[in-house]
Amino acid sequence: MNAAVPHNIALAQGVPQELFNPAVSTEVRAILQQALNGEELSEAQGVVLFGTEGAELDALTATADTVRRQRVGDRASFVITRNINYTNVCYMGCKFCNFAKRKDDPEAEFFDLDEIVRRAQEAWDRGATEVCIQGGLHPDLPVHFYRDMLKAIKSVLPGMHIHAFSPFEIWFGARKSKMSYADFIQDLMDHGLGSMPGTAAEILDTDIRKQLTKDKLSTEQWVEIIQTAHRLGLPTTATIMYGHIDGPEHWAAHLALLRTIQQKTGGFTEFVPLGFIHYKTPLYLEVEGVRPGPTRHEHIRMHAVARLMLNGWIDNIQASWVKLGTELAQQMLAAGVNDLGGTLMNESISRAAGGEHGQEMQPQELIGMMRAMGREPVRRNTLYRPLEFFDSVEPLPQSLLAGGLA
Ligand SMILES: C[S@@+](CC[C@H](N)C(=O)[O-])C[C@H]1O[C@@H](n2cnc3c(N)ncnc32)[C@H](O)[C@@H]1O
Ligand SMILES: Nc1c(NC[C@H](O)[C@H](O)[C@H](O)CO)[nH]c(=O)[nH]c1=O
Ligand SMILES: N[C@@H](Cc1ccc(O)cc1)C(=O)O
Ligand code: SF4
Repeated sequence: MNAAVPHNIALAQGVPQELFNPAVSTEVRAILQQALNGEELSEAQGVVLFGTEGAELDALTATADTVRRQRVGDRASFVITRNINYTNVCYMGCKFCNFAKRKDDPEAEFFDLDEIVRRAQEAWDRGATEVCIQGGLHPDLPVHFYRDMLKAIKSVLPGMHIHAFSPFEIWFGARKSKMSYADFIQDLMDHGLGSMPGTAAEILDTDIRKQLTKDKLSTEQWVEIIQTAHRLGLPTTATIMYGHIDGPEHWAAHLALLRTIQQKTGGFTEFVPLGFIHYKTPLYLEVEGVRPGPTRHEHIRMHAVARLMLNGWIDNIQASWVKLGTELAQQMLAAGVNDLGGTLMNESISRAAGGEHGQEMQPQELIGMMRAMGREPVRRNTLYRPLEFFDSVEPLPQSLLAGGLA
């Protein structure tokens, strides 16, 4: 048969031409075809895709881009949000984390309720619809501090969405207050918690977790807390922190586990790959053989394979500009990504680890990155409801052109 024929048929059916490069193996082509047909990929197939290079990596990327378009179209989204990291005091000793400080460290921080409300108000005045609140597991934290933060913010800003408390903070708060996970989460929901970050996931593998930290929340506990939140009607995000002592098998298993949870609960709003920032971390500096974060190709493969393995289950794949930097985050929009996350306003976690991509992104910068990739920018809320579209001929609204924080 004439080589041009399958090529044209393929194009007509929306199959990217990169799949027909003779350098792409039959195995990889078959997996990508399966993904394009909307069929579920197995963990083993995920591992194969994590091993792609050259023409096969191009085929993977093009397929993820096509599946993204099939599933969510050409809009790309962001949210105006502010990170409030209310304390960095933490004794859990995760080796990958340089954010945590001892109480007597000169850099130790603890924001009181007034400061937390002041930051939320300032964010609201600058157009934020969300605050993202996470902190260290401070041993002296008052038992009801989590609830008090919610009450304090909600009493002043009832319309602000509060995206807060990782499963590790929930574990800690529930234990301190001697409540079950369900009762603790329900109480926070009753006081205004709108959703939870799916951080503390790191790599959902017992062996890897043992090496990353003394006694971080187990995989089973992470899953239990997330499923409890979903059962109570509280949405969460989902994350992975990759590029240290982990590998393709762990990544594929992690994605398959997130998919299984989503099939049961439907509670995940997005998936965010968080590349390990290595520079100042004990993990990188003290443990032999730890990798200096993911390579460029590993970043591309993570976002693309996530789009394919989670297809039909988690629609929003976010690129983190804090972890990736502007250029790479923008490129991810061509590798399965449809969201660039938040404007953030403050960022402490990556910065403490030596990350150098800044603390804040202006809406017009995110919009520019999306337009450069031929995408239609949309400002969303935490739960992905579109809030604002940006017509390229109209000037941006004044609210989005506000200057930096004083
Ligand atoms: C710093 S903790 C704050 C919430 C809470 N203490 C916890 O551990 O869940 C939030 C997340 O930041 C991420 N993180 C910490 N250090 C990092 C690093 N060096 N590079 C990339 N992500 C990191 C981890 O995924 C972690 O779960
Ligand atoms: N990727 C990172 C995020 N992403 C979360 C978003 O900003 C937002 O809160 C979420 O999409 C819910 O609307 N936040 C960080 O602080 N650091 C990141 O690396
Ligand atoms: N705060 C996390 C990132 C994050 C926050 C909230 C989310 O819902 C997801 C991811 C970090 O900087 O590593
Ligand atoms: S990742 Fe969270 S729990 Fe672990 S040391 Fe850092 S702040 Fe503490």
